[in-house]
Amino acid sequence: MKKNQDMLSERQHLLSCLEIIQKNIREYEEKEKASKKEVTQLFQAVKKGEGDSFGLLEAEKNILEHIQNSLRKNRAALKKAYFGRIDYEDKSYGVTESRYIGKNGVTRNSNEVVIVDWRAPVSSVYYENELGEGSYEVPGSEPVEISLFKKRTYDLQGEKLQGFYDNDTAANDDLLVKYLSQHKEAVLGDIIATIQKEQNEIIRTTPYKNMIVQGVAGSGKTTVALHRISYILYNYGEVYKPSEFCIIGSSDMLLNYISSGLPELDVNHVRQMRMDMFLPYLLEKSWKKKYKIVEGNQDAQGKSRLEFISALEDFLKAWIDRYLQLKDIRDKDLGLILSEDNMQDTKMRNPELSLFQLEKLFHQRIRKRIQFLCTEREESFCREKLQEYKNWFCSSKNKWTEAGVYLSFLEERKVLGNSYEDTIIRVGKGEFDLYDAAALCLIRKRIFLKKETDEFSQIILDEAQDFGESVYYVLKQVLPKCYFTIMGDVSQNIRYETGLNNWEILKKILLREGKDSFYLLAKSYRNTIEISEYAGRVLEKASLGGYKIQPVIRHGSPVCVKRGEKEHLAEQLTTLISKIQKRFETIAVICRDERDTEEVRRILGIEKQEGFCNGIMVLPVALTKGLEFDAVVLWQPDKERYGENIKEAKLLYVAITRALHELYLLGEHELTGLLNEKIK
Ligand SMILES: Nc1ncnc2c1ncn2[C@@H]1O[C@H](COP(=O)(O)OP(=O)(O)OP(=O)(O)O)[C@@H](O)[C@H]1O
Repeated sequence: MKKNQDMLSERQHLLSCLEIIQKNIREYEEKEKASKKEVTQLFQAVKKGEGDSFGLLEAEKNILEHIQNSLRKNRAALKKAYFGRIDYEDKSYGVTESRYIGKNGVTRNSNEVVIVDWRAPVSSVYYENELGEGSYEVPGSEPVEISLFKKRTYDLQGEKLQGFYDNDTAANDDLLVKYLSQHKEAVLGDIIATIQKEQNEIIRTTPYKNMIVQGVAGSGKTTVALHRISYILYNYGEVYKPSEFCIIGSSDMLLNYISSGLPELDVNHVRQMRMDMFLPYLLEKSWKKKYKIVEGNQDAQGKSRLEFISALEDFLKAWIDRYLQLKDIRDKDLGLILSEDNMQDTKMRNPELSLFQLEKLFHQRIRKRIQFLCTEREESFCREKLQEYKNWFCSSKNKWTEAGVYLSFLEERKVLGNSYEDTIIRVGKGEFDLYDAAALCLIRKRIFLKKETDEFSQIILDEAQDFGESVYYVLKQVLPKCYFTIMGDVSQNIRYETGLNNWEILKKILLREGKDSFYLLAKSYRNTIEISEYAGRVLEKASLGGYKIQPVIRHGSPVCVKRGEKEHLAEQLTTLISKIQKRFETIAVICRDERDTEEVRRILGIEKQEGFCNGIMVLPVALTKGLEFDAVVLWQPDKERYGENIKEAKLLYVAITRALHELYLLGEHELTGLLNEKIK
């Protein structure tokens, strides 16, 4: 009876909200029309060169953008107005509030909040608080104490209210499972209605800290990272511009997939770069046009380690000392100009300054001291003295380059017994791998840098296990004012020799004690229980039992293993794919390497794909990292292709965990031993 009454009043509430939204849409459409007209007129005025029309045009364009944004939000809200509600008493004011929470905030008459945006501080109550006493954080102010007495989750389909659940868990499991059973379109799903408590904590943590998130495959790392950007831009819009954010990944495929999810979350204009583009970008003009990024060679393993970059640091320290040669600067007429102690002290207190910056600073001091010591002297005498000491430090007059310094370092290492012969040859030809580029960045920072870049403030790194320690060390040094959000899974490190197989060193490099955080995400939202359990067989071997997956309870079909004779395999694959195609939107055939990938593309008559798309994709396993598909066919998962070692186990783990609903294994030989069932 109570439920029926509630349902009735909820339906009425929804109707009244929809009326407000429709009214807003009508009003914004009118405003848009008027603003567009104004823009056109101002544009004509600018063309004629009338008065200050350019300034007015720019201002009107901003207004138009604002109107269009509001229009877009209201139109989206019409499709799904809200997903949750919280009723609570605000302890500070002793008032009772009832708030509906949606993906898009809606207001009446531009100021009365009707639906609260999911990113607003109060919305965190919905994700975090249980019924009873609690509080929520407000950026830059004291937490607000509350007493929560209702938390409701809605199932809205378009403009229809299908039902609601009162709950004291973060998000209703029924709703979560329902959400998870939907088919995947070629866009990262937004999870706003079902964000889990542990994910919410990461999304809403202050932007003024570094964090590392270890999350099993499908635990929402990428999704959480995107929601965090959206949250920060909403709440700290005065501090950060979108262009100060840079998302870094290892492949265009991954970045392309990520960027598809951004506009949905109201995030535009954030930067994205592959790591092998980002490092050259940081080098600015020091990265010469003739330089090329190349794949790592046999030296990459050594170069990816912290010891390598520490040795480079030592080398650069010695280099700086050799060229500075600090000693008392004494003039026969003026006496002591600058003491060695004074300069040593300055150097020690400013470890972030490059050699060139230090020399510039010392020159400024020399100049000031000479002017002071010459107060009583002729002006021409002072000028002569200034001229005499103008080039006391002269490193910047040398024709050094970052690559030249790097070669000197490598030669020295060779002398010390480590041979980097191949790297020396390649660097000589202007060819650098990721780790060489990182080394150049550090050399530039320590020796050549004139001005620190402040282009970026927040760096978000996805699939962080792909890169070695030395890259992180360098990023931290060359971007000292940036905060880092690092998302990864060491069980998915498919660059076994160079990437990260545990987080310990990275924690030391990036996390400041007491300020920064390491988070674990263990629940997997992607795969069905059947697929998760199958992946679990391999995970044991991929992470030596490190991080276990907890699947969300969602059953699907059993994993299907098919074997066939070589000559029938192609036919079997096409039949299988056409069957799956009838039920799913995104399907991947995942192969061990490029050669197999080519073969399968030929069988299915598919061209090479550059970006993530709906339909069938044929990809080598290395390129599927971070992506997901409704159904996956694993091509030839035999022991010849996936040998029984940790490296191959990681690859296979990545491949299996790409499937949301169905997984097929198709090949001519016996399955690799990595897929053997666990001995209980
Ligand atoms: N709270 C949630 N509610 C509903 N779906 C979720 C939730 N969290 C994650 N998902 C879904 O789980 C899937 C996996 O998310 P995502 O790709 O972000 O995981 P990941 O940890 O980056 O995975 P991988 O390491 O394999 O790349 C996505 O379809 C995402 O929408």
